Amino acid sequence: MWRGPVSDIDAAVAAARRAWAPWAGRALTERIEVLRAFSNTVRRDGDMLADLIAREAGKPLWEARTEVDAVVAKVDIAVGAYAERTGKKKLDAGVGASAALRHKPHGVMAVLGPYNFPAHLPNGHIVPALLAGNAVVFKPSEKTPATGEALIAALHRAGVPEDVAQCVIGGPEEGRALVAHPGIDGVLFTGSAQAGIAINRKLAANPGKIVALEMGGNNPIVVIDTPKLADAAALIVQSAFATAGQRCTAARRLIVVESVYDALMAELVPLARKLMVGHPLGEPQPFMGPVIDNDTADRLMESFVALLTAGGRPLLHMRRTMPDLPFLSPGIIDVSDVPERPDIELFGPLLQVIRVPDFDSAIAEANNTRFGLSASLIGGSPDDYGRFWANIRAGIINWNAPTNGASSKAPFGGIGLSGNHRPAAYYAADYCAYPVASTEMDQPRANVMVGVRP
Ligand SMILES: NC(=O)c1ccc[n+]([C@@H]2O[C@H](COP(=O)([O-])OP(=O)(O)OC[C@H]3O[C@@H](n4cnc5c(N)ncnc54)[C@H](O)[C@@H]3O)[C@@H](O)[C@H]2O)c1
Ligand SMILES: O=CCC[C@H](NC(=O)CCC(=O)O)C(=O)O
Repeated sequence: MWRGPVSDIDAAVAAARRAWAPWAGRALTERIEVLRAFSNTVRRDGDMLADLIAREAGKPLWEARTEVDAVVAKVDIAVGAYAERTGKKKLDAGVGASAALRHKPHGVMAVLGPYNFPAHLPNGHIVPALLAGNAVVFKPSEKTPATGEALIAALHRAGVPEDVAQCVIGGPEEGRALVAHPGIDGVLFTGSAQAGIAINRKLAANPGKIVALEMGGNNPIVVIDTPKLADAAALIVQSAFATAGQRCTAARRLIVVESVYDALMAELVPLARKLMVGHPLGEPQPFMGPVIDNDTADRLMESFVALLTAGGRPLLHMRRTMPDLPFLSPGIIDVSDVPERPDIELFGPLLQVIRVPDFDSAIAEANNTRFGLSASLIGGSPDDYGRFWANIRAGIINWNAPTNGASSKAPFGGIGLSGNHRPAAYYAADYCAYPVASTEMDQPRANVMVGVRP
């Protein structure tokens, strides 16, 4: 039975503390059955959830439907990952002994979610956490609370006990209170590097609490020689402008070798100009909706102007397409002559272009960031890709594919300011349970001891 938002964090954590052990004590098969029922519930009510995501997060309905599909698919993937990466294994312990590796849940996990995938990304923490036997207290983004509540309501309808999965509503202040609460055993966070660093700092004196940080990126897409420039342009547009650029894996920096620069821009700029920006529920469906709110749109416009002022050359002006509403058209700016390019994540439809003389400079420029989430190479030979892969510092490295659209069947995370080496998606199983090694005999049997007088 859904009882609405819990605004009292102390009460939510106390209820979760009482609830997690009985949940962990259930057979794994029972937890799997309940989570499969959740997946079926979301599939059945998918249109409603997609409509809610589209209205609340502003992504077009076609895209919100793909987010719902990812929520549905997560359960089977998590069940497979739990068995493969955690679960139970017998170990070789020699004659007459047996040894086992098993995993236990941590207890109560705080889950903090972002607004850009308000269902799929928190769900990517919540499902593996519940499967492993944890209780979760989930605080969705203050910008997408209704989607967060809907996700938890679907878990309850499927049979997850109310106190095992709870939703608390609030912003950073409530997030900080949850992180600092002595009753939680871990924090599973998806959001900005700034907030992730604050959480890490807060828990630095508590090494016993598990902290998984999935943060942003300043992701490069590098183009070297390719005869397929129209396809390259399409991959760049998808990387930079899908979800109005509000993806952690979005390409922020297009790094282009001199030899293909003019021909590539001749494909890319007209294609980006043709992208439809419009109401998420509008017909025909737009390529992209608004950014999340007016403040965000204002800040992105300010960043665009700041880059222009610093020496950037506009290839496609980013514009507010409707006064007082946060619709932005895609912007492309050549920042090759900007002396000190800021290494920050501009979380919107703004692509910075950097012209370089050759492939070595392209690799150096791609690595010229404190982040390390995703990177793509477009064009080149298998040997070029081998060099790219070997030299690029990022958790996702692709060839002739977008920087975004990562698979839930692979680990998902980055290095540097992008994460803390606890990747999510398939590897979420790892941070939702801890290993326990046991040597086990059916009765006490002393070992032969050296150095004991007869
Ligand atoms: N790596 C990934 O998997 C991934 C996925 C999606 C989004 N992101 C990143 O998320 C950001 C966009 O989302 P956002 O703006 O909602 O992020 P955000 O960091 O502003 O907020 C994320 C969540 O943390 C809470 N929060 C904020 N400050 C906090 C603090 N000091 N302590 C505790 N909780 C706090 C917020 O209320 C929200 O629930 C981008 O930087 C994007 O790259 C990363
Ligand atoms: O905004 C950040 C994530 C976007 C998305 N990544 C995933 O969906 C990872 C897979 C998972 O977590 O299951 C992307 O790369 O577009």
